[in-house]
Amino acid sequence: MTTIEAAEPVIQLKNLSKTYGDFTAVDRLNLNIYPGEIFGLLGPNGAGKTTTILMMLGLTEPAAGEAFVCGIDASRNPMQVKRKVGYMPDDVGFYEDRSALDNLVYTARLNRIPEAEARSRALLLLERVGLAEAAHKRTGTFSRGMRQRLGLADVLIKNPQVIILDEPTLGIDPEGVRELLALIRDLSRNEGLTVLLSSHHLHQVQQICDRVGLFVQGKLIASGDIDTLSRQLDGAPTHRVELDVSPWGEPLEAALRGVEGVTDVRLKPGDGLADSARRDADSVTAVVSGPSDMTAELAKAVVASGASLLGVRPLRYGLDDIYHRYFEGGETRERLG
Ligand SMILES: Nc1ncnc2c1ncn2[C@@H]1O[C@H](COP(=O)(O)OP(=O)(O)OP(=O)(O)O)[C@@H](O)[C@H]1O
Repeated sequence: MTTIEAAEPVIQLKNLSKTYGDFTAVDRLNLNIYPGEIFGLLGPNGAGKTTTILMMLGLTEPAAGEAFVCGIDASRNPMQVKRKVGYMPDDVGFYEDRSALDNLVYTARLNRIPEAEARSRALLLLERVGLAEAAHKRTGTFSRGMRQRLGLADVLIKNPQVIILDEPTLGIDPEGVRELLALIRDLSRNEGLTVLLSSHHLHQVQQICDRVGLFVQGKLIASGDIDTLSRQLDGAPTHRVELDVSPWGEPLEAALRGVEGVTDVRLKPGDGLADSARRDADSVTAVVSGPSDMTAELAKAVVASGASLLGVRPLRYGLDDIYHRYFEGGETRERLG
């Protein structure tokens, strides 16, 4: 058990399920999210991410199971949960003809924050999300990125313990995405906020989340940090090494395959040469995969086989590879069977 898991979970889902008629949108979901964590709920469209979030907020009734947020049963006490949680939907709505400041003060009022405090807090938050100069501009003129940053200020105004962000980066340009993610990370690290972020953008999730849950067809098929995920996924290889070698041939290929732990050896595609032509080329790049770092052993094997080693680049498999393997590789259905 890691230190973080020694704490009580902030979000606790127990066998949580949701059905619409015969269709199961969320299927016996069990998940704990701990204080200060940034957790990424990653899955393709229709996986059940939004439905899960709505159950955590007590906005839709589970068919079975329970969702606890800050120890509160969400379906029994949705109002209490609402006080603790800031929820930012994928399309944040504002009063378009009012200023950013007025919108925030309005939200503060709804949350019973005294008028004088509301204004100073709103100004502080506008500064925090980089919108100080736009404080008096009508939100109807805001870009998508500005709206999302204002959305973040809007969920923070009531000083929540948890923020839940549904596809927060949807439709924002790369620079805006970078800024928003940095801001979310900063909030978590400096203010101890627990963040649940739903997304199908694996690169973004990988950048800021401490842990990730892979959600497919209503089921959580794996969860953990990147290393743990890789291990959970049927021993999927987590390491690969690119070796620039010369000459390429069967003895060298056999030597690489003979190294303990190696699960795959292939030539790097993309140089436009057929395999037969590559054998005669000055050097080729071999990509070797396995469950652990085999760089030193592979280098030794190249030299021992009589070939020349011109370059070595150890690489890690990222969430990208895992995502493609499970969401797009056709293995998901088999696995969920
Ligand atoms: N009110 C509803 N009635 C019937 N089916 C629904 C309802 N709400 C959601 N669904 C279905 O439940 C499944 C999960 O939907 P959900 O919106 O939770 O997915 P999601 O992972 O959030 O997807 P997206 O990334 O597209 O928002 C989908 O197949 C959806 O069509």
